[in-house]
Amino acid sequence: MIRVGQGFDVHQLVEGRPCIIGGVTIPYEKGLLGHSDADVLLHAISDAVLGALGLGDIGKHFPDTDEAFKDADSLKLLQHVWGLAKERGYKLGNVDSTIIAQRPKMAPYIPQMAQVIADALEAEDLSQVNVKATTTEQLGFTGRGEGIAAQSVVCLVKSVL
Ligand SMILES: Nc1ccn([C@@H]2O[C@H](COP(=O)(O)O)[C@@H](O)[C@H]2O)c(=O)n1
Ligand SMILES: C[C@@]1(CO)OP(=O)(O)OP(=O)(O)OC[C@H]1O
Repeated sequence: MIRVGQGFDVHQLVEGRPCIIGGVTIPYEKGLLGHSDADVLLHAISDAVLGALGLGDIGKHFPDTDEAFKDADSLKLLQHVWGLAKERGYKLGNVDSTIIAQRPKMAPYIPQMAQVIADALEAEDLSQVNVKATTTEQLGFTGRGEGIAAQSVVCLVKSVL
């Protein structure tokens, strides 16, 4: 059986916050604002996995009104979500994601992000995880550097005998 899910997330860029994307802390003058560590990429992937499972979204599983998730490490949230997939007998088929940001430059950090995601989703091969980045050619809120968006598509597979 194959299940597909997609996720999309946005966080505002502000001064005085770390810039954590895909589990990697990127040196930058601004960081992402959120109730958790605001890791926009891991949130999009978490939502994609939950979508594939038909289990809602991360706001449902980790409400931003709950102090337990204040400054939460989004890698732990993704690991929890992956546990839900495993419990249901799914393995990762593949996951493809795009970070939408004018700055900072993501390319140097993408291999490290892919490894973090592959470990969290227990990929058998690194080729199952793809991370891309794009600017929006200075257009819109991402182009003005006001925020960063990420989107993700995941394919989960379960063998049925
Ligand atoms: N924040 C970003 C945005 C883009 N990249 C890389 O640059 C390439 C060109 O981006 P365009 O938006 O002009 O198509 C793209 O292929 C990305 O690899 C990046 O590293 N960081
Ligand atoms: C992760 C949670 C929970 O700490 O908070 P945020 O960091 O604000 O992230 P968001 O993408 O708005 O969605 C889910 C939230 O409930």
